[in-house]
Order: sequence, then structure tokens, then C-alpha cells
Amino acid sequence: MLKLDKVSKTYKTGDKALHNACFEVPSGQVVGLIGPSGAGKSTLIRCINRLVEPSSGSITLGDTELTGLSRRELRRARRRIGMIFQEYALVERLTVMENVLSGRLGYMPAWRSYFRKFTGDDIALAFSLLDNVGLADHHNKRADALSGGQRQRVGIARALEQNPELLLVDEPTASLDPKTSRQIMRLIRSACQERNLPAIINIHDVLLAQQFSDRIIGLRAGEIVFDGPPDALTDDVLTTIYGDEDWTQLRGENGSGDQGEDASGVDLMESA
Ligand SMILES: Nc1ncnc2c1ncn2[C@@H]1O[C@H](COP(=O)(O)OP(=O)(O)OP(=O)(O)O)[C@@H](O)[C@H]1O
Repeated sequence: MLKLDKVSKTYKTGDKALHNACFEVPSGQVVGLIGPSGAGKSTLIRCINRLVEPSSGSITLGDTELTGLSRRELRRARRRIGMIFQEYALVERLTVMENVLSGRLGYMPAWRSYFRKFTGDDIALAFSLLDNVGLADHHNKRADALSGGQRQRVGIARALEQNPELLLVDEPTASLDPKTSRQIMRLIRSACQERNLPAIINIHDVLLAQQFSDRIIGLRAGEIVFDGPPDALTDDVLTTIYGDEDWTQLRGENGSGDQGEDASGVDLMESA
């Protein structure tokens, strides 16, 4: 369980990026975080793992208040938070397997991480995750030889290799085509369902957010202006979040967005 209590962030420049954010994310829940550019989505995600220091408020993961931790304690706590990035953040010259295994580095004593001495269990887990994301045959390829969709699959496997308690996902599909985007969202959703893992996904694509999230949080100018189920995201709510627009065009002619895809029975092996 993740809990945010009155979390605010004002940058040194005076930008008030986030104001009194309060919500809880229970185990297994996938939250789609939407809102216009500059609404504070990245700030919110980054406050949770303290890549950005909140100006006030508290953030708790399980029994740990993240906002109260020293640098050293924070390093340990960050093991429990898997991150998936828009630009994948892979080490290009390393293999797929080495990139996935790097998810374990935070758990190792310094000398073992220096020599990259991974245990048999670490390696077995990495193989099984690569199999889950459909990349078992690519484990020995260099990351720079992969397509965008394949890179993001490696990013997902690396985050899961950490055995995290929370996934923070920052625009995972922004650089991908529509079909690959759906495959990536489906993978993230099923990974969360299988592990009872909570996730917050910062995503610009409203339809993808609706289809693959259990809950939507809408930010506007640093304030949470919507928090509810995907099917409650009406045109009026979209206008509250983004401002005036003809939302029927977004949803297509029948006015609905094929919501709430059930990830069960989904073929995870589709290749990107
Ligand atoms: N490092 C920073 N220093 C000063 N202001 C910042 C910084 N990062 C973000 N901001 C400001 O905080 C506000 C929220 O930005 P943020 O990047 O969190 O929004 P966002 O919703 O993620 O936007 P986008 O969808 O475009 O990525 C904006 O006004 C932005 O200019």
C-alpha cells in the first residue's frame, strides 16, 4: 500500500507543481495518472521515489515513511520501487540479460555489484522474466540492437527483477506505435495483477489509460481534480482536467472507448 498525505512541491523557481496531493494505492491497483502538459504528473511520480524532494507532506510505502528517510535509508527503500521510463534507460552496450540483472544491483554488497556477481536465483529469475515478456531468445543481444518495444520489455523485466513493492511508470508508451503501446500496457497490467503489485502510470493517452488502469487520477495545475474508476471519465470530467475540447472525436463514433480490458488470457508472447 502506498499513501500520499498532503504532498506539495514548489520548485526553487517558484513553480507550484503539486498542491496537497492525497490518495492511497492498495496492492494490485493500477492507477493511470493523466493531465495536461505541466499539470505535475512527473513531479508527483518523482516525489514518490524522492528524485524530487517534496516541499511538504508525507509519503508512506508499507510501514516506511519515505519522506523521513536519510540518503542511506532511501537507497535501501528505492530497491522496493521499480521504475519504468519513457526512454527505457537501458545500458546500450550491455546485453539484454545484463540489463535485466542490473535490477538486482541495489540488493548486493558493493564488492559483489562491482564484479557483477549475480546469484543463480537472480539469473533464473531474469530468464523467467525475459520469457514472460517474450524476449527469451534475445537474452544475449546488445540493448542497442533492439526495437523500441523490445527495449521497453527489457525495462519492464528489469523493474520486476527488483521484486518491487510498487511500480512507478513514466510515459511508457510515448515513443511507441499504437499496437506496441497496447502490448506494453497489457504487459504492465498483467505483471501487476500476477504479483498483486500497485502501479502509478503517468500517461498522456487517455484511451490507453482507461483501457488498462483500474483507477484514474486526473491532475490539473498541480491539483487532483478527478479520482475515480475509468468508466467515470466522462466528457465533462475530461473538460475539467484538460479544458474545452470535442471529446467525441477522441472516443470514436460510438462514443465509447472499449474500456477495462481484462488482462487474463492475454498472450504475453506477442512480439513487439
Ligand atoms: N526542475 C524543475 N524546476 C522548476 N520547475 C519545474 C521543474 N520541473 C517541473 N517544473 C514545473 O513544474 C510544473 C509541473 O511539471 P511536470 O513536469 O511535473 O508536469 P507534467 O504533468 O509531467 O508535464 P508533461 O506531461 O509535459 O511531462 C510545470 O510548471 C513545470 O514547468
